[in-house]
Amino acid sequence: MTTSIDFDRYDRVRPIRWTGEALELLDQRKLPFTVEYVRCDDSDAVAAAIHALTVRGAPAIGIAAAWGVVLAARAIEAADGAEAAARLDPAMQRLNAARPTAVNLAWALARMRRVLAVAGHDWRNVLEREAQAIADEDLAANRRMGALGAALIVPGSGVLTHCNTGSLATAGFGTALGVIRAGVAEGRIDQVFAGETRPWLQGARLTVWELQQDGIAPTLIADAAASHLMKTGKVQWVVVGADRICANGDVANKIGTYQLAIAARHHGVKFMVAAPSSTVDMATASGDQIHIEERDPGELFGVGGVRTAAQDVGAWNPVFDVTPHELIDAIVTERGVIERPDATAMRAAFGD
Ligand SMILES: CSC[C@H]1O[C@H](OP(=O)(O)O)[C@H](O)[C@@H]1O
Repeated sequence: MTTSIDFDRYDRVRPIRWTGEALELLDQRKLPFTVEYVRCDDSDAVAAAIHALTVRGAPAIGIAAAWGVVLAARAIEAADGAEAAARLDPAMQRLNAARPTAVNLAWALARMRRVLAVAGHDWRNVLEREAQAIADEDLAANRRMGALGAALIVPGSGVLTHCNTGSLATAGFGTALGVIRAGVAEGRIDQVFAGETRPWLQGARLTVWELQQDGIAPTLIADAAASHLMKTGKVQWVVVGADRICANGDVANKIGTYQLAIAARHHGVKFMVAAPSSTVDMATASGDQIHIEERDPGELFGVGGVRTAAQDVGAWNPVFDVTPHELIDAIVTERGVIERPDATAMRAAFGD
């Protein structure tokens, strides 16, 4: 069944462009109707772009932060990497504070600190090479995950996905959307359903747009329709991404993922999480310990600048939730597939 996937066909969308002098970010707040890049000339502009969701998606914000460190390095002088690390720390702290839930942000910054610690006088070049390596490795990981995840999907399947986990959220190809792209390319997936993913509409605005670039015609559903869809039997897998995978296999992901997992288990639909190993956080024992980002309640009051909620209403806007590992059938990373994830399986795959 394996066919060669035309990966380049899927990588036309590049949310992050390093020009050699600045970082250009595809403004995801304006998609799909406006394709516009924002130029960041310093690390604080990158931190602001991450917080504002100009760039978003767990792997993508890690990659953007790594380039943010490269930009911060332009503003300092240092004899070696250790001195540079000390001078860069305030900027790296501000990058790290941009968003709390996706571990990829802290993971990328920690990786930049590690190479600085042993870098000599050419520490600037070391930083730039490391930022590029983080992006290149993410793209390779996504392509590998795509093949591994697709292989789990029986031909003729319907798949439901949530939020956006494609090229817009990564260095390219995507995580869950990479599994879906590979599954469609291999003739395993007959129909793709995309949840709109309120309140920010990553599904309706970004995933639908991305799949249309590939010539894949998704079916958009309201988030509220997901359980009813699963009851019809048209979906065999729910395939989602992740922002942080804990040591026991609990997964933080876009708000709404948890209820998809509950409905999937009730209806006998399989539940797959696809994420690179940079999303695995073995230092966090379980999902109860994850900081769930809460964003401006105003994100719930309207869409595209048009108010839809009645005036003077309060709102609560957590933008992630935690799916317990017991509700997950498979976690797919570039290192392999963990079926029925738990602490033992995670330790075997990732060590302590
Ligand atoms: C491969 S992206 C992972 C993850 O990031 C998204 O969150 P956001 O759009 O708020 O950055 C969503 O949770 C995706 O599943």
